[in-house]
Amino acid sequence: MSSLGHENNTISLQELCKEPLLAIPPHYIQLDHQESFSSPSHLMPAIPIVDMASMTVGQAKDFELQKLHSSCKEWGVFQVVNHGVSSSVVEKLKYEIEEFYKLPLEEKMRYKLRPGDVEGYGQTIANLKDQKIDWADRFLMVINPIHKRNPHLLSELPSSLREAMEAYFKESQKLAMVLFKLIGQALEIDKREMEDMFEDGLQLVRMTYYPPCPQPELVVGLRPHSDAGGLTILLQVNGVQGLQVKKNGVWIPVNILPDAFVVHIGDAMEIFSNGIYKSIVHRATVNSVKERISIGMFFNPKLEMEIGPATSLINEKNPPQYKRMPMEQYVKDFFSRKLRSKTIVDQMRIKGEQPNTE
Ligand SMILES: O=C(O)CCC(=O)C(=O)O
Ligand SMILES: [Fe+2]
Repeated sequence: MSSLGHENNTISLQELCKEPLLAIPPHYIQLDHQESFSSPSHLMPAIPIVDMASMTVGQAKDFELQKLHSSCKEWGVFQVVNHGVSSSVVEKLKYEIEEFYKLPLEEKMRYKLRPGDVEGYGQTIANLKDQKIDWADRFLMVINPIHKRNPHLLSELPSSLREAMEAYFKESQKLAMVLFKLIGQALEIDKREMEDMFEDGLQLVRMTYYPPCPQPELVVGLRPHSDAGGLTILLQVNGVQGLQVKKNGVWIPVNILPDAFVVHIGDAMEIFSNGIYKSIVHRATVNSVKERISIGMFFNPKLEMEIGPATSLINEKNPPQYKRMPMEQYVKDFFSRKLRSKTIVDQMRIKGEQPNTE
């Protein structure tokens, strides 16, 4: 293993950054994503906040449900507060994740991403000459269905981290199911149809570690993309901001509240809602002095389902705006194109529809 964090062709950027960097290596320089801001960040609109405590009864519920609906329609992203996920579970997970990244490289490389795989830690490099790499180490794992879990990842993690993750998975799964149910109510989708699609679906977790970068304006933490699935619940671990969402062509920094999660509408939800909701394009920027860590939980349709507009939304007046595709195929297509902005959803849009202008 070289001192640069390489092992075969898996890279740990965190390790590379431990050595003084004289210059940013050229394959990390991505200037094409650096469109400038059109106005100072304090003049930018803020993404909506949905309060789950108001979702229980009466008029407050109607109001908050309407707010959820308009957030999903107009933004495709919101922060959720009073979400019911216990703060001790969240704090324990944050602590354990930070400890994980402090482990020696050899320990982390036990879980390394292997060529051709999508699950595991780090970044695989096919060809350094042509490949642009984001300024981050990722660690992606399947968590549901349980029989699809990779036997070398979650179950082999240090037990305190594994337990913290399992506790967090359980609670965030509950939150996701409540959100799916509320979204179903807001869209007036048949309850059974919503459950058949998303309950106990394919679920993934991605922990992303963004080392500080001495010239953050030259690199991209995570390049612009929309999440492919139904809903994403994003937890920011150590208080360092960096998420930006693209609305009406402008990048808006998201100031994530300390006890909130960010929820993204993904492409599969855009399709299922027949375009009433739109997935949101977002990216992560990096900090010049501080590392940043986030944990995304991705809630997708069940693998055995077919992705397409909900049949309870389709009638003569509302024809389908998207094609249908087996979920297995959709997942394959997604991973073969890596993280790209709305490629699959654009392909599935039935001709004649206006493409989303981000
Ligand atoms: O780190 C972030 O804030 C964004 C992460 C993200 O977009 C993702 O994991 O898909
Ligand atoms: Fe994302």
